Amino acid sequence: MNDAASPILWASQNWAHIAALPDAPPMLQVEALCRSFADTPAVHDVSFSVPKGAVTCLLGPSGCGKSTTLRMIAGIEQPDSGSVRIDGKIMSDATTFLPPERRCIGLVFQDFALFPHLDVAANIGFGLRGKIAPRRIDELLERVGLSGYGAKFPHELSGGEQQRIALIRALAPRPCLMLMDEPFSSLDHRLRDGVRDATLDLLRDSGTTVLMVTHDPEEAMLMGDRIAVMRRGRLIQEGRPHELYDRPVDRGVAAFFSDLNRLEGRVSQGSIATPLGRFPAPGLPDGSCAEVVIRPQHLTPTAHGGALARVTRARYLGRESLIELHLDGTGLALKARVPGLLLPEPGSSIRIGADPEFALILPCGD
Ligand SMILES: Nc1ncnc2c1ncn2[C@@H]1O[C@H](COP(=O)(O)OP(=O)(O)OP(=O)(O)O)[C@@H](O)[C@H]1O
Repeated sequence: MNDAASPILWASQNWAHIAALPDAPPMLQVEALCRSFADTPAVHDVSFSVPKGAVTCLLGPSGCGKSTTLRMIAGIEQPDSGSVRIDGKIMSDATTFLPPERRCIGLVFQDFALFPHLDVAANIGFGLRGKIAPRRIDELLERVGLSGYGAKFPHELSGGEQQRIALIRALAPRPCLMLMDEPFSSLDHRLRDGVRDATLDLLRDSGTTVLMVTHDPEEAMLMGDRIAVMRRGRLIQEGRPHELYDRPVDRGVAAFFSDLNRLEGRVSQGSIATPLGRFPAPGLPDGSCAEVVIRPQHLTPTAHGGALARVTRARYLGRESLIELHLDGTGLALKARVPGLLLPEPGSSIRIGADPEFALILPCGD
């Protein structure tokens, strides 16, 4: 889980330029949380914390246990074991289980769950924790650009407007912790970016601590100060977005954020010889098998050095082009993302290289 335990080794990257964020005390602490359904573990030994005022994204593929974890934190699902603390107070452990309305939380779900028979003001006023003053409702409606919407009913609102109402309903009682489960996934993707930005602004302005479930790595990178990656019921890695992207604990986490090119070789005198040149392999024993992992955006056409490759496919994607290549004499297939102005003809040959600074080095079979 921590950097020291990471089997992925640095080639030569230097992170001194990335300023450390201040470490706030935790608003949420989850310890060894477990939950099985019919003897099948859905969440196993999950521990992490969310600093006060930060947005943490719980990221992972479908069925990995994200929602079950969120529901246990919310008090909607009872854990088999483990503990949940919010603002230092025990919400759930072996002897305590507080209901959602006693946890100082706000909840936003994928379907927004507005009451269809209540108008907007009544929806917002119907908080988890008691009555909300009309002045606060007006203030929040104004904050999200929906002044005067109080008397409308949910069916009169667009998806984006419903999302904003669901958000301010959850924010209205000033929760200690906002729990959001895929809050943007039912929105049209053109609408999503704008709503996401507005939501983030509102959460940041109000200093709210957030735990948000998503299966979308890009969304997690956009929204999260921190990301916790889950796989098959377990927490695999937790950290700042750049730590997960550039120092993944395993190939699975690396692959979650983008396609990967993989080149295998043997370590000799601290480096690995590959068709694209030598890559430093600090810490790996001589003679061992190692893998050089390079993201498509880190393969670059070059005039000298690198290797000769035949273009098998080239697709223009606007700002960039996706090029598929076969490395001459190796049978190796690679993918490169290059600036959109560059669109080589299929069948043509180009030289391709990679800066060792952007390569991840793993022991084979990891
Ligand atoms: N109430 C339940 N009864 C039985 N099995 C359940 C229940 N809730 C969740 N599961 C199972 O637990 C596992 C984890 O489900 P969970 O909904 O937490 O995953 P998820 O990562 O949130 O997935 P998704 O992104 O698809 O919502 C899945 O295999 C799911 O089928």
